[in-house]
Amino acid sequence: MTNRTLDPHEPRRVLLVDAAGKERDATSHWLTQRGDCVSTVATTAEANRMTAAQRFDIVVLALEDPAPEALTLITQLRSQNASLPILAICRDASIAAASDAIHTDKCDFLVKPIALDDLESAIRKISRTDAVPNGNKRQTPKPRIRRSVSPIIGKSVAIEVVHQWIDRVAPCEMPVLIEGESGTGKELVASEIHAASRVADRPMITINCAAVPATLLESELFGHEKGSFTGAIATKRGLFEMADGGTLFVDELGELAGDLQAKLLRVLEDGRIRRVGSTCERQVHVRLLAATNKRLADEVRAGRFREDLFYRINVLGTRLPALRERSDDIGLLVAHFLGPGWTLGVGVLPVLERYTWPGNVRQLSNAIERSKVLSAEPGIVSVDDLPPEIVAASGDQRVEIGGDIDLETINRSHVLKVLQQHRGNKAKTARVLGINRRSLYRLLDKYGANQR
Ligand SMILES: Nc1ncnc2c1ncn2[C@@H]1O[C@H](COP(=O)(O)OP(=O)(O)OP(=O)(O)O)[C@@H](O)[C@H]1O
Repeated sequence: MTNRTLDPHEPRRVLLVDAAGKERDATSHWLTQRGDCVSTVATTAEANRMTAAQRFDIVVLALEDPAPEALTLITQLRSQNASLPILAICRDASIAAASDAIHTDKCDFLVKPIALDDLESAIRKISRTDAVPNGNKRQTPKPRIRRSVSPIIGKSVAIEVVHQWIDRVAPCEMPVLIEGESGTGKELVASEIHAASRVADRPMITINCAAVPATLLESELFGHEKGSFTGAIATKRGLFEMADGGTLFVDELGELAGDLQAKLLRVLEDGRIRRVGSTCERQVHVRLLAATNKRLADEVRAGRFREDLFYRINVLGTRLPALRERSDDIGLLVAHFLGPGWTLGVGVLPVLERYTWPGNVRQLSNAIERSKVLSAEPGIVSVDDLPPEIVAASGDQRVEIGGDIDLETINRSHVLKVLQQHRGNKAKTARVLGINRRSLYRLLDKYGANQR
């Protein structure tokens, strides 16, 4: 395969060939932080397969000593594509010397230990092209055209950061971890990543680890052979096989038992799975997206989640903000959930903005849905229509206890205007204003506008 013309807005696609370990994770993490899209393989054989199947902008190859296969790989890559930049990192300077024969301006060697600055300048040097002077420098990725999934509503800084992160991680092949409280939109974000990924034309298959009994989870994920356990009346493909070539979204990853964590790590390392009851292994190529409402780092500390799996899966991780951390988005979200022809009565938005939303966007969506059903005035949701716990918790004080009415937000002209709009109908006016009828009478008395 030939390498593509580099678009300075596109993340650079890097194939990192390195045995699994902390060094590989660190290099991969560093490249990803720079905005590169990194695919990682452990062996030269896998690297061969990957480069035959996909286009890369550069191969970073960590050579072990002695490294005849690695040198063979360089020669092979060279013969497939003479202009593909290759950076080889080796432990022994003699290997670099021995490789002079294949040394070109598109191939360079670094000898360990290496500083990240050296890595940076070596990558720049060999990946310099006419299309992208001075290397494919990181720039803000251009907005991607997305397939139509439900939109992620919000304009807060926190949501803007999430959008930018999605643009960065979507084109990569690495696993992605999405953390966040329940209802913050983790599944929505996973769908968005898939829709903006290179495998968007393939299905995204979802499994919720908390919803499948632990005894069945292995068979769900990896499949089983007929007769491998009681009830296995036929051979079944697992979700990894079904998602081959596409995306698997593993929700509630924090619920995965220890033995399955080990098996998941194995798939992430080399893409190999084994059906329950089978002796043969199968190779799959699956983009893994995972979500959890736990803090996985805490789970690691508590000994409930494997540290190696956590580091493997969390290279591109993020945590979605809770709704209370972005209450400036509540107005937009409410308008979205209300839909056309509906509006909020006076004083409702501040009540919603003051609430802490432990169930996040899902709770808000349900609250609006309920309020629309219960609304006495078609097209208007007033405070009385909101779930009482939300009104109570937000400290709303509309009741007619002397002096407690929120006169700040209900000013004279507005009250009279609403009354006029409803042709003097006080029941409707009170509902729209989000106050009870006695409070409205008292206001009208005060304004000298009461004509009972
Ligand atoms: N920013 C958003 N814009 C629009 N809708 C949203 C947003 N965030 C969440 N939602 C909606 O809220 C509901 C819950 O979202 P989602 O299922 O993605 O949350 P989650 O974090 O995966 O929840 P859980 O941890 O309980 O599985 C969905 O109906 C989703 O469409």
